[in-house]
Amino acid sequence: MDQPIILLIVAAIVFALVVGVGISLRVNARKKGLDDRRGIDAEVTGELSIDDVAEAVEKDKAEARGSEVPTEPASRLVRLRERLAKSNSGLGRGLLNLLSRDNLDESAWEEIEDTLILADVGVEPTTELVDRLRERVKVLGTRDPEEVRGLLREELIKLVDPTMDRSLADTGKDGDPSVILVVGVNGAGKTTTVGKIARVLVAEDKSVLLGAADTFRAAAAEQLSTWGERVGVETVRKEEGADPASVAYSAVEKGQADGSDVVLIDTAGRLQNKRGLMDELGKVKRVATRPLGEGHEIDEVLLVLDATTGQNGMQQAKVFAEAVDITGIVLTKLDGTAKGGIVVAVQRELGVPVKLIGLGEGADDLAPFTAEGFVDALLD
Ligand SMILES: Nc1nc2c(ncn2[C@@H]2O[C@H](COP(=O)(O)OP(=O)(O)OP(=O)(O)O)[C@@H](O)[C@H]2O)c(=O)[nH]1
Repeated sequence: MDQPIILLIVAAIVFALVVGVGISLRVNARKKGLDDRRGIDAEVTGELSIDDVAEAVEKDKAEARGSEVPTEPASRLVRLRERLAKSNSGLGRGLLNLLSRDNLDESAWEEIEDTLILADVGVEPTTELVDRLRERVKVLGTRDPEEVRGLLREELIKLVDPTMDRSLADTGKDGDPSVILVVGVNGAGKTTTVGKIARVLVAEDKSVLLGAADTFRAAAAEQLSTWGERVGVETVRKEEGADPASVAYSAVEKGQADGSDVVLIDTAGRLQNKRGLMDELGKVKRVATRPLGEGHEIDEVLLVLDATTGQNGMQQAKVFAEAVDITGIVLTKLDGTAKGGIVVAVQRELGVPVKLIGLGEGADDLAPFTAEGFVDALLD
């Protein structure tokens, strides 16, 4: 072979080797780079579960809305139940002690009656409960503490009525928003309750709009807007003194246009006279659902009642019930009273269920009401 040809072949082999080694070095370097980056990413992110990602997305969503993230419902309920047990355990424990006495004579039964009346259970339900307890204790004969507790629990649950439908009308019909009107005297906790309900609904991924139909005081609309901002929902409001019905109308109109799930309307609760209250609430109720067309009535009218006001509160409740058809009761400030018996009295008086209870001033201090949960907290 000619020398130049041999040289050419050698040069080609050397070139091929150099290119091959070069490519392999680059590929390795890239692979190493990627591995290093992956290592750093893994260090930064740690092990991310689906839940972590969901939580992060929720936080981002809430931050984008400029609002706070509600606490998890399960932990909230435990905390609220503890608070209810704390303020009302005297009632349950008092009854248990009395019923466990060796000698359950007439004076003991009278004491049981007094305990129930003092806790605002009301005369008629008290008499019913005591009659039933007397009957069952007689049948039972000997009484060990567990039996007494079980018996009292059963009878109290019956009294509170576990069969009532306590669900909130938070789903509208035919794609329209559900319209919830919130009524009650000033100071009962209406605005706070509207804010708390909005927070619960937002946490359930529902879209909510607030209507500030308490136009009597500018501060009321301001307070409602502040609650709205906290949970990232809009508030429809008008100037002080505007017609409350027109605010309700505008809120529902906007709710429908926006495709909101729920429109929550806060109202004024001045009890200047019954006629005035009836006229005002009646008009708000009639006009609010007009944007939704014929046949769409208000989905829910919630009466907010301060549990600490006792018989006075019951009188107010009756006036509101006459002014507008109430569909559910929110009993607020149960954390500040040992008179939890008002739950029974108000349900009896108005014939509508307690649906929610307020157990503090905090944003998450609102709990769905259940007969079993309530009675268990009393007996804790
Ligand atoms: N302890 C306690 N306080 C509550 C509860 N609910 C509301 N409050 C307080 O009660 C006070 C009155 O509440 P509001 O929501 O302003 O009452 P309102 O009925 O809207 O009254 P107006 O704004 O005057 O129309 C506030 O200080 C609330 O923080 C509750 O469940 N427990």
